[in-house]
Amino acid sequence: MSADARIEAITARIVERSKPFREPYLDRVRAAVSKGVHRSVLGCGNLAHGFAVCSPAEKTALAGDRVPNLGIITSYNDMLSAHQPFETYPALIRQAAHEAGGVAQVAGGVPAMCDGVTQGQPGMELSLFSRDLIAMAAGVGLSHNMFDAIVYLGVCDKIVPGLTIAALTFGHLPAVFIPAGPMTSGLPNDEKARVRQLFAEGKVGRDELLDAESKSYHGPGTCTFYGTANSNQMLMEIMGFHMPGASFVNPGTPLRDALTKEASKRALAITAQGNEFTPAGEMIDERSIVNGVVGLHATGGSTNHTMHLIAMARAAGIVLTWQDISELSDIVPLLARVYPNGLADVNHFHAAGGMGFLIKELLKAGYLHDDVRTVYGQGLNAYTIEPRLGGDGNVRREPAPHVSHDPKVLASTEHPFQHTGGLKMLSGNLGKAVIKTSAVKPERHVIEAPAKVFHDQAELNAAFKAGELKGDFIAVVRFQGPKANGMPELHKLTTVLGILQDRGQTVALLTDGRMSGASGKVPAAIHVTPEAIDGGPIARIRDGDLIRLDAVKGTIDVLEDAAAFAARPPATADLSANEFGMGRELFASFRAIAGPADQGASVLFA
Ligand SMILES: O=C(O)[C@H](O)[C@@H](O)[C@H](O)[C@H](O)COP(=O)(O)O
Ligand code: SF4
Repeated sequence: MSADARIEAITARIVERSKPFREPYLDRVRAAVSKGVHRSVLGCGNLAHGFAVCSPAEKTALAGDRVPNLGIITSYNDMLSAHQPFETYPALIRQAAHEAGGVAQVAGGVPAMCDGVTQGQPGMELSLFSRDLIAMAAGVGLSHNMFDAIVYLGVCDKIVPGLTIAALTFGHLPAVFIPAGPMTSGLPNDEKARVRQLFAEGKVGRDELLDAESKSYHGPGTCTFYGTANSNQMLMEIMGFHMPGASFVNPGTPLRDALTKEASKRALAITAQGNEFTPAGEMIDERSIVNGVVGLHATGGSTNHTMHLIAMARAAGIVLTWQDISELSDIVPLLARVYPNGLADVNHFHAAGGMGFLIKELLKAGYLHDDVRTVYGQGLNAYTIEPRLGGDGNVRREPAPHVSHDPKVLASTEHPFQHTGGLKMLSGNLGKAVIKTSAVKPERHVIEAPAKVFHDQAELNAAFKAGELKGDFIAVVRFQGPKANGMPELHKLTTVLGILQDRGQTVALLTDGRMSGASGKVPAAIHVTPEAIDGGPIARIRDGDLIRLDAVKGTIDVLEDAAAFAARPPATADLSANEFGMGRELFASFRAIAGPADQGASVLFA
């Protein structure tokens, strides 16, 4: 079934716009594919180093070019609860490869930052740049050129985008993404947020706050809110990089292990040595990317993907723009209510029918391209399933339910939660911006209020503690863009602005920085481009200026005299404290060359 004519038209526009990049990219992929089994070009010395630690049987196998070798790129560390389960995955993958008559080797590791650990801390200023660093680090592992397919072990915010950029850069190789699954449900996310607000108001102490936080984030697996990490899982499934049903099965379960082994065997089955060769750079095309954007809108996914998905697409020569994302938002309905877009968590989403039901609904209504390639084969219809553990210990798949098991969490396209998607683009005399409307009450979609200007989130929090944030206002937090200080998430502002909003004040945020995918209830126009340090009009805003944020019309404007505003000298900021400490001195070159947010805020693509 073809997609809705409007979606087909947007896809065709992306295809046309991408040609100057996509055609040379595909030429490079096909040239690399034409070289056959890549390790056959290695000299004996290279090969001997490459399989020095393998068993004699594996050495014999790898000395030839018939037995496929599976590379593993892992982002294991103990800092991310979502990545800690990967510690044991390589052994499981090697066993699966052996059972499938192949070999598996860890090609390399990549760094992984937990944005929860660095939220509000100096380390957060490395977070966005770590995405491109992860792509580069994966490239180092893959450059050993020993492999016929790759499995990528990653879940969280910048890691899956970085690994996807690497997988598409090495697009001549098949790529299967293997997740570890969500943490089991703990203290509900809205209760955690309530205790945070009580702490910020001095109504509970640090012990009570730490107790609540620890009951929310309590074990292995991805945090259960629908932030960037879980948006990544949705994307990997709807774009065909996951095995069907892999996204939201909890870690440490037999089904999780069965999915990991199955993914490893599937990766070995889609190499050039087999008869279902599926190089990632051919598998992912403009339709796959549009399917990803559709999934983002239908689930109220993370605002960070208005940058990451653009950078991911660009790695395959596909040029995606905010305008494409915005127009798709006007077409695609919101079908999921998962925190911060609701009270449920991803475990409830999965139990309600999860990705299988979501994809079935979107395909049925023509919002997705079905005629796409995936690691599982041809067509997205294969993903309209629910995963189960078979009696033999393998994965069994049942058709996804025709009706949501919980319509309050997962809606049908006939009765969506919103008739438009969760992400809206804004433009006006302050530049361009992004807003996540799915988590903001409709009565707060249009805000007109005077500006209160800050150059740092700590300044705003200090003003709150001093009782200075009275009345209605739009907080302008600037010099937070990629070139200024690495574009940190300003998610700590959610608590304070949420308190003021709950007290009845009309508040909003306008920033060239970004928010967490877990941010939500306060209207926030983020990713303002051009950023303040790049001469953006945001640098000319002064306290008291009237600003209008209109998420219905898609506008962001300062309502001051245009000539007088343009004549103002732009403000400057002392960013010397952001150049050193916690490794920031290592990323000066990244700040210098980072591209604008509306082009993915990347250091990799001109
Ligand atoms: O984009 C995201 O989803 C966030 O980066 C998320 O991964 C981050 O960890 C939040 O900070 C978690 O929320 P709390 O900080 O509220 O725990
Ligand atoms: S979802 Fe965020 S807080 Fe949770 S493990 Fe991943 S990066 Fe850390």
